[in-house]
Amino acid sequence: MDSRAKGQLVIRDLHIAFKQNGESFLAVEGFSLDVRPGEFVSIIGPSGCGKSTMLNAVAGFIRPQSGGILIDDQPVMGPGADRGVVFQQYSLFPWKTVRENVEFGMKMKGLARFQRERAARTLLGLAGLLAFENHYPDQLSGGMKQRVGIVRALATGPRVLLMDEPFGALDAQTRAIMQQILTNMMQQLGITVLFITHDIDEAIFLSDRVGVMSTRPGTLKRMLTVPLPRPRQAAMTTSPDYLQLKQEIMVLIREESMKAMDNELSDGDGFGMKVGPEGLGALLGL
Ligand SMILES: Nc1ncnc2c1ncn2[C@@H]1O[C@H](COP(=O)(O)OP(=O)(O)OP(=O)(O)O)[C@@H](O)[C@H]1O
Repeated sequence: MDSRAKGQLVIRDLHIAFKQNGESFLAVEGFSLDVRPGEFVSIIGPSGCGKSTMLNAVAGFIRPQSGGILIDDQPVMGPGADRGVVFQQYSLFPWKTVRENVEFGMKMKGLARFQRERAARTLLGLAGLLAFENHYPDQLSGGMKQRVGIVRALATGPRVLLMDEPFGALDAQTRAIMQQILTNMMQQLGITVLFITHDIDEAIFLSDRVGVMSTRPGTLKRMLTVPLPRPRQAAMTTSPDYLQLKQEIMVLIREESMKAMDNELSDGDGFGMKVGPEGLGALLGL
C-alpha cells in the first residue's frame, strides 16, 4: 500500500436528493465531517435522517447532487478498493469456505497464494475465527458470519472501513461480544472507521467521536468526543463520563426524533381521528 495512504476522510457540504412520486426531496443537506486517519467515528440519528444515504455516498454507490468526498485528498467518484463496506445483511459466498471468502478480494488483486493465506489467517485469528477457516457460511452463527464479513472487507486493505448497522440483526449478547471484538481488532489495525448505528451504547463504546444527525434532511447537528481511554472495556460503561455522554446524546436524539414526528404528524391527515366513548369494541362492531 502507498505509505502516504493514511485513511483521512473528508466530507464537504454534501447534498443528496431523491425523487419520490415524481418530486425531488433532500435526504441529506450540507453534511460535513472530517475523520482523522485511524479514527473511529460513529453517526447516530433519528430513523430516516439520511445516515445510510450519506454512507452510501462515501462508499461511492450514490452520487451526491453537490459537495465533495475525499479519501487521502483523492475525490470519491464511485466504489473503490480504498473503502471496505460492511452492511447489516451478510453477503458471503455460501459455496466458499470462510477462508476462501476472505481470500476472494485478495485473489482478485492478484496476491500470491502464500500471501493470501497468511493475511487471511492472521485476520481470521484477530476475529477469533481461525478454528472455522474451513467451515462454510451456513455452518456459522450470525455473529460469526458478520465477523467473516468484516474480515473480508479488511482483507483487501481498505484505508477506510464503512459500516452500516453491522450488528443490527444480532441479539444483545452477541452484539456486545461483537463490539468487544471489533474494538480490539481496530485498535490493532489502526484503520479509519465510519460506523452507522441506532444504538447509543454501541456508538460510545466503539468510537473516538460520535456525530449526531438532525432529522431529515440530515446534517451533522453535534459532534461529541468520547472521553474514555483505550482499550475499551465493558466496565467503562458505568463510569460517570460514559453516563453523562449517553445522557447528552439521548437528549439530542430525542429532540430530533420529536421534530421528525412533528413533521410526520403535520404531513398526515389521519392523526386527528377520534374513537367514540364506547371504545374499540364499538368501533369494530363487536
Ligand atoms: N433510493 C432511494 N430512493 C428514494 N428515496 C430514498 C432512497 N434511499 C433512501 N431514501 C429516502 O431518504 C431518506 C433517508 O433514508 P436513509 O435510509 O438514508 O435514512 P437512515 O437515517 O439510514 O434511516 P434508518 O435509521 O431508518 O435506517 C428516507 O426518507 C428514505 O425513504
